Amino acid sequence: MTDIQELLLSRIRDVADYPEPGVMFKDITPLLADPAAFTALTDVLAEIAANTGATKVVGLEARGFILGAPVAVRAGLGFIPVRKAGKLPGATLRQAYDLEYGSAEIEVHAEDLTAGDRVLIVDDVLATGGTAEAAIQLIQRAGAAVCGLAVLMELGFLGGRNRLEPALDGAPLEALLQV
Ligand SMILES: O=P(O)(O)OC[C@H]1O[C@H](OP(=O)(O)OP(=O)(O)O)[C@H](O)[C@@H]1O
Ligand SMILES: Nc1ncnc2[nH]cnc12
Repeated sequence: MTDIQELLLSRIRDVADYPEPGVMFKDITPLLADPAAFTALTDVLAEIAANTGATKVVGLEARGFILGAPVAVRAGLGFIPVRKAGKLPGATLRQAYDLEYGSAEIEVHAEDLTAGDRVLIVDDVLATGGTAEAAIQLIQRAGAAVCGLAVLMELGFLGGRNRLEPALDGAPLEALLQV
C-alpha cells in the first residue's frame, strides 16, 4: 500500500450497523476534514481524469459531488451533477435503477453532455454498482462516452466491478482503496 493509500484509509471511519443492521458504513467525513488527505485524494483523481482524456467530470449525488467538484476544478474540466430525480429544473434524462430494497431514479440535465464528451464518473464508494451502472446508462443515452469510473473505495465483496464490466466496455474502473 502506498503512503497516499495509507493516509486515505486512515481517514475513513467504519460505522457498524449504519444505516441498518449488518451494514458497515464507510464514513468519509474525517477524510474531508483533513486538508492533506482531501488534497491528496483530489490530486490523484485529477490525474486519473487527465490520464483517461476526460472532457467532463460527472459526480453522483451526494458524496460524489463533494469529491468530484474539486477534481473537475483541479483538472480544468467542467463538473456535471447527476442528481436524484426531481432536483434539476431543466430538461433532463432520467434513469431508473434497483436498490437492495426497492428502486430509485437519477437525472442529468440533457444539455450538459454532448456527443464527443468523454466523461469521468467520480464517486466515493462502489458497492453493488447499481448507482454507477445507471449513471453510465444516462451518460451514454446523452450521446457522451464514459472514459472511466473513479471511486475512493470499492467494496469488492458486493460484486460491483463484475456488474459494471459490460457497461464500461473497456473503460477503466479505478478504485484507490479495496475492501
Ligand atoms: O454501488 P451502489 O450499491 O449503488 O452504492 C454506492 C452508492 O451509494 C452511496 O450513495 P447514496 O445513494 O447512499 O447517496 P448519498 O451519497 O447521498 O449518501 C454512495 O455514495 C454511492 O453513490
Ligand atoms: N457500506 C457503505 N458505506 C458507505 N457508502 C455506501 N454506499 C453503499 N454502501 C455503502
